[in-house]
Amino acid sequence: MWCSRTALGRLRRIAPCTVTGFHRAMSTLPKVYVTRKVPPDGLDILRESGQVQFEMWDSDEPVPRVELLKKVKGCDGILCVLTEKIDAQLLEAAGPNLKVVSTMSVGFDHLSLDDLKKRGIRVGYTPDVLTDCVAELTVALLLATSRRLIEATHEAKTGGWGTWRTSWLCGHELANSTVGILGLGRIGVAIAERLKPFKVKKFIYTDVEQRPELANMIEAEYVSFDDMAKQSDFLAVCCALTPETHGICNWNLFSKMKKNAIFINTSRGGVVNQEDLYEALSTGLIAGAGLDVTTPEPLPTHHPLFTLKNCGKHPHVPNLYNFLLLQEHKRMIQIYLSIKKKKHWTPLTFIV
Ligand SMILES: O=C(O)C(=O)CO
Repeated sequence: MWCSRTALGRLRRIAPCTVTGFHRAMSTLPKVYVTRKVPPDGLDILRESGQVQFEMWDSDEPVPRVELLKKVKGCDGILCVLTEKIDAQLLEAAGPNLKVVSTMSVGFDHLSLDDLKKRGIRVGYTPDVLTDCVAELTVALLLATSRRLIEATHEAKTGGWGTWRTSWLCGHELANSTVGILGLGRIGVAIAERLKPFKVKKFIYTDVEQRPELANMIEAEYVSFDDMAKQSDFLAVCCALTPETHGICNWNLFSKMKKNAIFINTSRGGVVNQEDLYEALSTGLIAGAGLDVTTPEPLPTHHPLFTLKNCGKHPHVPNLYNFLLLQEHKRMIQIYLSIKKKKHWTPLTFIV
């Protein structure tokens, strides 16, 4: 059901509400389809704005594609999350009213930017909302993997803990290590800032181009892709998933890495060739991997990666906490602003 509490209130003041009158007034308001249950505060802003009517897929599970294609028909705005593919088919289904798409995510590989651009649809996203959370999670995965915490807990629980042994489950040390960052942005910097107190010797990074401003913040050296592979004791993948980065972490990378190297991916599963990673981990080409993201998600429980002791898997935890709410509220406000005053684009985080 499409709702706007304020519109209903206003209408009641003007004329004791008839269902038809209400519907007529409602039908003039821009429609926003919200593809997933969002925090109640965010919805209140939509409700109380009186400037849009919205409908929400009120579930923690993704809206089925067929339903989504029906629901977006005639919408002015779509607020989506990363499970919804916003592609040519969906834009066609939405029709010519659609003016703005806003995704509650930092990654935007689920949006077909070319198709959105072609249709002049503005796109908002929520960068920055999870920089600290992802950095913390990356450090947690890195330590859990390098210090073999999951394995060690399993051994302790299942009787593997015999006597004290000199190098049993020792893992790998961050002190004096070289940490490589693949794709230096806000998150890469935040990871390095957190790792520095662990006495890392050197930060290196590679990217499509040098990023001196960010690199200076963490005294990171720009190196080629191959040099990053060869030098890193720990490698954190922080790049966006694009056609250029798709499958970039493959045999070519793993075969150049050190035997003691730890590979951590908290960006997108698509940047990794998982067959190659499995091979690299199972043959001892690299020491371990910690993955928050995989292809597909969820990773089927029978996937070979789950059989490996040296591969920590984490179920792409959203990492979107309080700060997200603030950002997301702004995003929703942007939706009405952009729909109402066609020329006024709040320059916060529009992608196209
Ligand atoms: O916002 C994103 O892109 C995420 O991956 C959240 O987990």
